[in-house]
Parts: sequence; C-alpha cells; structure tokens
Amino acid sequence: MAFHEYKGILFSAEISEDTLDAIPDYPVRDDDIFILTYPKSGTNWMMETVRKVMTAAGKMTTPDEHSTQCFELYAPWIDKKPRHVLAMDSPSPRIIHTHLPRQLAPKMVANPKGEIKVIVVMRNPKDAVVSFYHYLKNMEKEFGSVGLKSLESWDVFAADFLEGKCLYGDFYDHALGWWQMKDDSHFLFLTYEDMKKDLRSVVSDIAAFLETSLDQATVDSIAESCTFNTLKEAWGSSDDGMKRHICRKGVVGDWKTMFTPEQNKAYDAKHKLRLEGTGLEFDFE
Ligand SMILES: Nc1ncnc2c1ncn2[C@@H]1O[C@H](COP(=O)(O)OS(=O)(=O)O)[C@@H](OP(=O)(O)O)[C@H]1O
Repeated sequence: MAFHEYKGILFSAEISEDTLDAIPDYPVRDDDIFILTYPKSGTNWMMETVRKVMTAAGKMTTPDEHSTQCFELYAPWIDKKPRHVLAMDSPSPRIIHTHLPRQLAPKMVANPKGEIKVIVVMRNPKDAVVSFYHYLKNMEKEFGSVGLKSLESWDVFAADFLEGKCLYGDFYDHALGWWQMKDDSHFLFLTYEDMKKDLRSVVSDIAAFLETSLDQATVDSIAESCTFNTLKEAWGSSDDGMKRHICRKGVVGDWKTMFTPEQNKAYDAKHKLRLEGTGLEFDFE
C-alpha cells in the first residue's frame, strides 16, 4: 500500500488526491445522513445502527441481514473513489460516511444548511490508537506489508499517533474541528463509550434525531441486533478481508493491555493540553 500527504495529512493511496480535491464540492442532498468519525471509533457499528433505524422506520429499504454489501450499497464511504462516484446516483435518503477532518469534508457538511443530519461518533484516543494499530497489523497479515513506517513497532506507532503522524491526521485536530459544531442543530455527537454503556438509549437518541418514531420494542430489537458478538459473527465470515477484521475486541479500556506507564503519562498530558476548557470529554474505563 502506498501513502501520500494531502494538505499536511497522511492518506493511503486509495484515498486519492483527485477524490480529496472533489470532496469539498460533493453534491450533498437535503435528506442525507452523514456519519463522521476518526478511524476506529465505531464507524461500522454506527452505520449498521443507523441503517437499521431508517429501515425499521420505513424510510429506507435494506435487507435484514448484516451483509457487508449493505455498507457498500447503503452507507458508502465517499473518501474512496468508486463509492464516491457511485453514491452520487444512490437513491435518497443516503447514509454517507467519511473519516475526513472538517477542513477537508464536503462544505455542505462542514457548515450545513438545509435539512441534512450529521452524526459524529468519537472514541477515546487511547482505545482508538490501539484499535488502529491492531487493525493495520491484521491488514499486513491479510494482504502483506502495508509499508507504513509507524507500524514497525507499537512504541513507534503510539508515538507517531500522539504527534499527529497518523493516517487521517491528528486525532485532536479531527475531534476539535467537528466539535466546533457542537451547538449546531444539524449535528448529533455520540461516543463509542456511550454506545457501549447503553446502546438502547443511543438507538433512541438516533431515532429521535432522525425524526423517526420507533416504539420501545423496535429500539430494543435494533440494539440487540447490533451487539458486538452479532456483528462479529456476521462480518467475520465476510469475503471482504477488510470487513472481516472490523470487529476485534469491542471493549472500552483495551489500551491498558498495550500502554506503558510512560506512554500513558504522555497521552494524558497531551489530552489535557488539547482538550482542557473545550468541554469535550471521553471515558477511558
Ligand atoms: N457492536 C460493536 N460493539 C462494540 N465495538 C464494536 C462493535 N462493532 C465494531 N466495534 C469496534 O469498533 C472498532 C472498529 O471501528 P470502525 O468501524 O470505526 O473502524 S474503521 O475505521 O471504519 O476501519 C473495533 O474496535 P476494537 O475492537 O477496539 O479494535 C471494533 O471491534
């Protein structure tokens, strides 16, 4: 896998320069639902949950099963060219996801007008970096070396992440860029940790935000069908080598299995430096 830098941010070659150039002017529709995440923050989990909410509410027609094809068809990742183009002809309403920071996102999402709905999912950075490391290591096992220098060891990867030298750029720049929209009614901010703590409540919040009226039994059944074990089983047998590795451990606090005391200290210091006074907080346990 090759890499390139675009406007100071590291991307894999599949996120090409021409696609990144085109994304700010992406033709956004009034009834689009955008899911915005830094990588490894529960993107696929959220896409599946939103797809199920919209389908149960009769606003979308999608299959019952957890097919990975559903992502390609119903929740396209517009950072990657084929889906970026194909999604332009997808029927409304569309669920679209991107890992892009705010300054590179579609302008109509970065500063929304009209009726679009934007769901931002964030995850504590210690678990996000651990998840990212294992995912890329698994990609190496599956497809051979990805050629990312940071992957030479956990210590190098953890240090590079902390310095913002990571795919999709600096975690805090990403989080704080979107957090500027916290009071905008087009946006719903959720965390991976919220989803782990009480998925039923999160499903209810999503249903309300998307202006659907789902009864409690439906909310419960969506939450039940989006548990880690259910999705792991469904995606674990996928033909798509990338999707097969999405569900790894699915817990809060896995960082404790990897972080040294020194790494923890450095991460805590950076966290304080970047987030103090912003009102943005994460659970680490
Ligand atoms: N249902 C459910 N419950 C709990 N956790 C879940 C669930 N589905 C996915 N996951 C975990 O989400 C992590 C993958 O995040 P993303 O989907 O954002 O990955 S990606 O950036 O789109 O590749 C990855 O986290 P880690 O296990 O820590 O690696 C997945 O296991």
